[in-house]
Amino acid sequence: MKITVIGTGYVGLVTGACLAEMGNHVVCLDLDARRIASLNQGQLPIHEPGLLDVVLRNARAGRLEFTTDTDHAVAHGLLQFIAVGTPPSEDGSADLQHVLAAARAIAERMAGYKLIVNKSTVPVGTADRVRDTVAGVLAARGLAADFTVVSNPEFLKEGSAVQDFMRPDRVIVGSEDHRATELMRAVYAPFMRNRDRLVLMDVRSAEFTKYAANAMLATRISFMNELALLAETLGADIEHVRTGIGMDPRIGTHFLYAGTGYGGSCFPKDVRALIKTAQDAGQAFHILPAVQAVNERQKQVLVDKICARFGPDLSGRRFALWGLAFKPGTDDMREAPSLAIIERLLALGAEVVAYDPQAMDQARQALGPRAGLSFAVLADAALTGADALVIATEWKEFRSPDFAHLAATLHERVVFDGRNLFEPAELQAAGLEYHAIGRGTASAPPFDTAHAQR
Ligand SMILES: NC(=O)C1=CN([C@@H]2O[C@H](COP(=O)(O)OP(=O)(O)OC[C@H]3O[C@@H](n4cnc5c(N)ncnc54)[C@H](O)[C@@H]3O)[C@@H](O)[C@H]2O)C=CC1
Ligand SMILES: O=C(O)[C@H]1O[C@H](OP(=O)(O)OP(=O)(O)OC[C@H]2O[C@@H](n3ccc(=O)[nH]c3=O)[C@H](O)[C@@H]2O)[C@H](O)[C@@H](O)[C@@H]1O
Repeated sequence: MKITVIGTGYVGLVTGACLAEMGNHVVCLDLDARRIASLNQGQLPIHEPGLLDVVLRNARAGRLEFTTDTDHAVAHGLLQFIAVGTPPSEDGSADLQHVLAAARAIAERMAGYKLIVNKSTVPVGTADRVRDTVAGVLAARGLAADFTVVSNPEFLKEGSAVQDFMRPDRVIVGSEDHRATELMRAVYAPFMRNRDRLVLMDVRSAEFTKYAANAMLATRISFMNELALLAETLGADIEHVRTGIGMDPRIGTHFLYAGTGYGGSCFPKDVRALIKTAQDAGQAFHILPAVQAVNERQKQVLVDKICARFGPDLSGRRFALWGLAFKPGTDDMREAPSLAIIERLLALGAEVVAYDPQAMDQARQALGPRAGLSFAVLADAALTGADALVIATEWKEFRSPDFAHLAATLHERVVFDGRNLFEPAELQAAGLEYHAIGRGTASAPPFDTAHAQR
């Protein structure tokens, strides 16, 4: 099938590459000329495991093309996927300017039938606005061209985006038109040969499903973070509690990890947008503001522990910080909890030497040049001269450090672990002081490492 994808960010690029992998002819359009130039030179603008191979293979096979030429892109695809950003506006609502601009770009050029597939995360009612926008432009052109707008929200996670797209839990299609539904079924059929996971529903429900999913996941995280705080006060260990509740299939094991709060480009903005949607609909949403408030507080928990240990004035103290990206497997720094941690440590007079396997360039851009902040080229190099180690992101390479070496290197022999990566007894045995999230005193001995592993 001939497919156009508008937007080559995390979602557009993965969508385009994976659709090409299934034999479709895909043209990816972006307005960012630098991004398209680097893609045409075989370089990815983002770090996403496995994506480069898929992009290169399909580009070489002539099934995947990158362009800034909107005429060409719109003429190419029977299906036009919109995968542009929907950042938060001042009032928290999703800013639809890029989505509507993409809709206009299609309408200004289309001649025959187009199926417009909205993949961006957008509030309920956006498909109607896209439809009105396209119809308005076509009317002004004096055309009565045929088109349909469907909703197809994306659920991929950064760091495992290719795998998530290739083997989706479910594909949500909001469509009220038979021809569009059949086209969507045909596009997704190769991704679900063993089990049909395409869930068809009306357009508004599909748009709402995306926000419901992200809000539910954010709620689980804040709930666990709040439990972690209480566990600590009570002398319980949230890691044992997590395992204990996660084995109940009604609860499940995923997204129960206490930490330094959720970040990224989506949970914070989508929670905000859903609160605004509810407000606009005249309904107070009681749970989500609490989810947000807990998350904001959680970003401070690790520095609170540092201040409890070293006092509120951290001048003269140096901290090694491992992990900058908002989660492992990505270079994305959008709303990363590490930003809040670094800002506060610097404000309290501390020196921070940070290391991340992928996100250091992005972090430099996000933070700008700052007195007291530097970056180390290796995790080990960040430790030199540090009083303590702070862990903000659970990259795999941080999971098995040489504890004896840490104890010999860190002046104060203290580890502040915002991701609960270790068994406290192991650090204690190496002579390290260990502060984690919600782990109280009931930490040793480890009960069942198979379940305690993430
Ligand atoms: N990042 C993620 O993991 C996920 C994001 N989403 C949603 O997908 C949407 C896209 O997100 P990302 O890929 O992260 O965005 P992004 O910000 O990484 O990329 C968006 C791209 O669209 C381009 N663009 C903007 N307007 C354009 C136009 N009119 N024509 C052509 N290109 C245009 C930009 O230059 C940029 O390269 C958002 O609504 C987001 O909420 C959904 C699931 C996962
Ligand atoms: O709409 C989106 O953009 C995407 O948002 C999230 O994906 P993503 O933001 O890439 O990453 P997650 O793995 O969900 O992590 C989000 C944040 O929650 C934190 N988190 C996650 C899980 C957990 O148990 N605890 C926890 O603190 C992570 O550290 C990270 O900061 C959703 O998981 C995707 O399904 C969705 O498509």
